[in-house]
Amino acid sequence: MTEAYVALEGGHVIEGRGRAPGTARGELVFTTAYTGYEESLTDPSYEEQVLTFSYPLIGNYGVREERFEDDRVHPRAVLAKELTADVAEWLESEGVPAVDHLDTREVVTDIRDEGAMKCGIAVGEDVTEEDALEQLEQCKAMSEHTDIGAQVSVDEVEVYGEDNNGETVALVDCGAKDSIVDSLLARDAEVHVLPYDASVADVEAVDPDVLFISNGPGDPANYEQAISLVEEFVEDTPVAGICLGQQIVAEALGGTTEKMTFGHRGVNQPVLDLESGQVVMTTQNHGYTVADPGEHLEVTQINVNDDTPEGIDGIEYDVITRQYHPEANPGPEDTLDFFDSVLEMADERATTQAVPADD
Ligand SMILES: NC(=O)CC[C@H](N)C(=O)O
Repeated sequence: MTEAYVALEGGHVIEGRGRAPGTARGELVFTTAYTGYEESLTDPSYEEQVLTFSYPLIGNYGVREERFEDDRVHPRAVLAKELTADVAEWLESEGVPAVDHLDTREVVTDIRDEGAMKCGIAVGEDVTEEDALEQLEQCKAMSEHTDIGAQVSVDEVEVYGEDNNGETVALVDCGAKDSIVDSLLARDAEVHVLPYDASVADVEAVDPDVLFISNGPGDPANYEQAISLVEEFVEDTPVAGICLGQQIVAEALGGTTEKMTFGHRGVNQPVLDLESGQVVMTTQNHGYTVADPGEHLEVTQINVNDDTPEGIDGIEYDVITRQYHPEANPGPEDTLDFFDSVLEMADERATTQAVPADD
């Protein structure tokens, strides 16, 4: 049988069954999602992380490309109690090491107690504990991946929905999930996907009705260019953001972000809307949070479990952001109306700013 070792920060090594060979290192996190493994594994926000599934059986409805959120698997390695052959073969074909038959309850408890941590993985015929420990030794902290956007963003501008009649969106791609673009296109928007380090001139060339900052991996403080775009455009252009996007908007407008102990990853995170009193179920994947929104932003939605900000509005600016994933892939679909709100905000601004025609 293929050997498999997982070395946790601090040096504790766990043994499992190898399902896809290779060595890897990354920040060890867990998701409680019991469905949507294809969406999670192709979510660019998992770049440089090792994903543990706390749900015990992963892969029981196969692997289908139409459910992918990007064209490759992003976690550096995958841990589960039991992976089906479909998923194990997919991960092997992607060169992503996978381990099962390990006690994921132990792994999750460690992460919950100690926080997201560095780890090293070695899977193969002749690998040893030492190989996993060597990977651990080389593992960087997430905040040290200072240019992580380059690993997940488009290289050049991509335009979708050119025949659509709706608002023009400049989507800054810090690792955007495909279903964010799809959600905008489904509402008749023209979407210009810009590199994560797009310049002011790149955005001006689009002349967007809304500047939209996507989700993405790593520490929001490292996305300096996207932060400066928000600072530059917020007075004249509506701004929206999802997940990393919310964090970048807060960083840009005088707020602060901080790393959480182990974050929120799952598909049933409850969120309270402070104005309506309504609770919705949400999909989440983040390890950072807005600590202080600053004086230009107000928190409109909070996580029911720990009160962290889940929705933010601008006080004097047209800004609306979400910490969770309103595009709902995988579901639940309680929060799709976020995209309607963003496009309404863009439309209102476009209408009020329209220059009246000369008589
Ligand atoms: N899904 C995301 O956009 C994640 C944002 C950020 N990388 C975090 O972990 O908090």
